[in-house]
Amino acid sequence: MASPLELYIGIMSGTSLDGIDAVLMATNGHQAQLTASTTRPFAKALRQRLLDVANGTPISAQLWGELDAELGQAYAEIVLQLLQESGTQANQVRAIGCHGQTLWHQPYGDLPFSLQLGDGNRVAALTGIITINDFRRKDMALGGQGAPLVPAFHQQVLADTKQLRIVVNIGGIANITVLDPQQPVQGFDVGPGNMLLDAWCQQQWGQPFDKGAAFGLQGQVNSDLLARLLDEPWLALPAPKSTGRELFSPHWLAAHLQEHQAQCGAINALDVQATLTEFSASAIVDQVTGYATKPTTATQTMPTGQLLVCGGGGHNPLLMQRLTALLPNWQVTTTNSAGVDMDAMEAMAFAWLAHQTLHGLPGNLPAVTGASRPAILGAIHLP
Ligand SMILES: Nc1ncnc2c1ncn2[C@@H]1O[C@H](COP(=O)(O)OP(=O)(O)OP(=O)(O)O)[C@@H](O)[C@H]1O
Ligand SMILES: CC(=O)N[C@H]1[C@@H]2OC[C@@H](O2)[C@@H](O)[C@@H]1O[C@H](C)C(=O)O
Repeated sequence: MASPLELYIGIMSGTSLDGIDAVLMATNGHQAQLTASTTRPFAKALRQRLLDVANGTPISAQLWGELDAELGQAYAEIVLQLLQESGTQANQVRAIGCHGQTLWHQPYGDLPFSLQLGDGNRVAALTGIITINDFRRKDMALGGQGAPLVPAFHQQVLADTKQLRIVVNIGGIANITVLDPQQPVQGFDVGPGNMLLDAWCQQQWGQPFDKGAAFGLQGQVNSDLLARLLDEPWLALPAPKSTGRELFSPHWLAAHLQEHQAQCGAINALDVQATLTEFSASAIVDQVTGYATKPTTATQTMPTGQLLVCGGGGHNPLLMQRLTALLPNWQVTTTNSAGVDMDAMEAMAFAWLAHQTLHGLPGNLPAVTGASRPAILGAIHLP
């Protein structure tokens, strides 16, 4: 008999730094029913501080502590908002799984670490609900990348017994989960999702992102610049692999633009936006095509598999158009069509991870992260 469903809250604020998503979800570890969700943008000043730090501006211990407290406060406030909007009492919720805000992710080198801020003590104390955070560092202590963590949840809610499904989350960074009925689950980061698109849009037009691809759709892809971007060595590394703003930063983009301009002349801003969109799509497609047999005849119409998109990039029409065009034998759609809300997916994954931890179950997949064993993840804060 299936275990009863329990209520959990999941909180995600991702590498796009657009704000906080929170969900209320009923789960027994195998089923996941979304009950309510809410979202809040970061206050402008807080977003700018986070962006500066994540882009490498040195930070004092004082500012560090203040950011930790301010984020903890913001996470607690969104929980209270979610409880109120959904008419739920705190004592009905078993636990909160709170990702925190990634400020630095360094999975390679002698001292790998991943830093997420947002004081869990504060969240637990202000909401009265057990709060679990710091999900990545146990996996890293075991030699893993600490990311991506969502593949285990994708497996629970989206695996199909018959067909190959690849889930692609297009947030600031894009990551994929390969759900092949014949193979163990695979997953890894594939490159920048929206991060460079957002940075360029902000820099050129003062807009935080290219809404509806309004700018990208007016540009032409520049093949020289695209080839330079795709030449990034990290893209060719084998899994396990993960990345972040530390690599795909505005500095990284500026360096590539400079090289391009020195050799090929100036490029207009709309063409850069279109090229960055093509870059994000191509980095995803390069990985996806590796997992499927190519069609044997030109007339073959059966989809090779389903590409299920979630995360904010699924709302970018140019990105979706390019994924569809570059994967002609695939059924390209969003996770909504498979019954999981594309905007709630990551927060749902952290609600699920909280369930795993509270039940003493592992949250990581060693085949994905490279950790030496499955592990119970996270730090538990009692109210
Ligand atoms: N209507 C839209 N048109 C174009 N792009 C959009 C639209 N809506 C959202 N986006 C893109 O999605 C981004 C937000 O995505 P998401 O919320 O999945 O990011 P995230 O939570 O930071 O994810 P991750 O943790 O996976 O990096 C925005 O910054 C923007 O680039
Ligand atoms: C360090 C960090 O915050 N990584 C995020 C980021 O955003 C997408 C991709 O890079 C993924 O590796 C991860 O998030 C999701 C939730 C994950 O761990 O699966």
